[in-house]
Amino acid sequence: MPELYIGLMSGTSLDGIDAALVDFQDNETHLVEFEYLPYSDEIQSTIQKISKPESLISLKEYGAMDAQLGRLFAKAVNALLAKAAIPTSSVKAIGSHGQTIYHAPDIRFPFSLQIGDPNIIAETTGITTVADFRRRDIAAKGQGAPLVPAFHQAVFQHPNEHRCIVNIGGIANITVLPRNQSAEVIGFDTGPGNTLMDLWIKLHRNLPYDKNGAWGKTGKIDHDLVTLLKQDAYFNAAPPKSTGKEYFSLPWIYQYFDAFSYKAEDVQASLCFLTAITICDAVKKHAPATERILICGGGIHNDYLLELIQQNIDCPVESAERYGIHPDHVEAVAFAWLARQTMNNLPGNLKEVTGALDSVILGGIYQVNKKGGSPVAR
Ligand SMILES: Nc1ncnc2c1ncn2[C@@H]1O[C@H](COP(=O)(O)OP(=O)(O)OP(=O)(O)O)[C@@H](O)[C@H]1O
Ligand SMILES: CC(=O)N[C@H]1[C@@H]2OC[C@@H](O2)[C@@H](O)[C@@H]1O[C@H](C)C(=O)O
Repeated sequence: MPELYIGLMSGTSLDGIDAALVDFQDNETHLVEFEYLPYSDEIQSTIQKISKPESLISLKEYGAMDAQLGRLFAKAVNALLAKAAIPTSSVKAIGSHGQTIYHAPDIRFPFSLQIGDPNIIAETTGITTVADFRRRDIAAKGQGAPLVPAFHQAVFQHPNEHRCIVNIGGIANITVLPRNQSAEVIGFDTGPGNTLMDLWIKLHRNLPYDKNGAWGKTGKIDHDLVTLLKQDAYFNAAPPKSTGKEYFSLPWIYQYFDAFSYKAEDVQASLCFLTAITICDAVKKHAPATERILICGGGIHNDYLLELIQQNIDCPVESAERYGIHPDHVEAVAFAWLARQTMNNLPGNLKEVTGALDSVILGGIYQVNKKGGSPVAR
């Protein structure tokens, strides 16, 4: 019998909502349908405004965005179900990551904040919703991120091949999967994924990203500049570690060099190289035995970035698609999987990855009373 879950992911790139309908029958992971709902320019700029470290937005604006995103997530679910022609009642639960607006795992009172009210998702869709995955791990003294390594382990680990999964979203993170299934999994955020490149091309060409890396490729990499940027303490810190766009931002670039005294395309090429080399250095340092790298996340579409990664690593670098899941779908499928873990009373974090004291059951469950009447939230 099918065992259907929905995963909702809206990542740090702020491009929109990924919704995946996944069947876990017989413990397999099978993507049934996928839907993407882009954010409007208005939503994008409000989220950007709320997420700024120095943001002084009103509580009213914050609360309204939480509610508006809850509705948008529900809309994505309903569009997904209509596309798949599957009734609501067939879906066991939704796993909603929410929109990260601030991630601060290393301050005195650590927190990670994702918004998009799950009460609204449950009420509007009529499907039990699991949300707020990161804060339980932080409560257990973990980083709250990355959470996807447990899923990577479940679907990509191979007994005859030491693999490393590299997700290149706004931020990049790796999961090291040794052949030995009982060996410890390593995983952490390596630093910027597409975020610095996206910010730079937005500033100079008013484009959301450098399509296929074409603009960056016209520039010349400044290796001295990359060496300078690589000295940032984040790259040299030992895991567990996680980061966000609050840290890797335009001010981060400006603190290191006078960016406007360089040719804009040379800076783009250098930021692309920085992204590639910090990923490769992380793999070489923490997973020297890696035999194959599988790439997921939007960075797969940046040909120049992929070229630079392949040039700086000895093993084959391939798309996750050849190994079962399209790179653009991996994170949404992972949140369907994490919701299933929670619904089955199983932990979702890998404590060796996040640094939590224990494996914990992640998220809050917003239940729906299937017999009708009001859903019960807890
Ligand atoms: N054709 C393309 N060429 C170059 N880059 C692309 C292309 N398509 C997508 N991207 C990059 O992928 C990004 C989106 O990636 P993705 O959806 O994996 O990020 P995310 O899930 O929002 O981030 P995170 O994993 O950090 O939460 C875009 O912002 C862009 O930089
Ligand atoms: C706080 C937050 O939203 N972190 C994201 C971000 O995007 C990539 C990287 O930084 C990763 O740590 C995480 O996302 C994935 C889904 C994770 O938790 O594994």
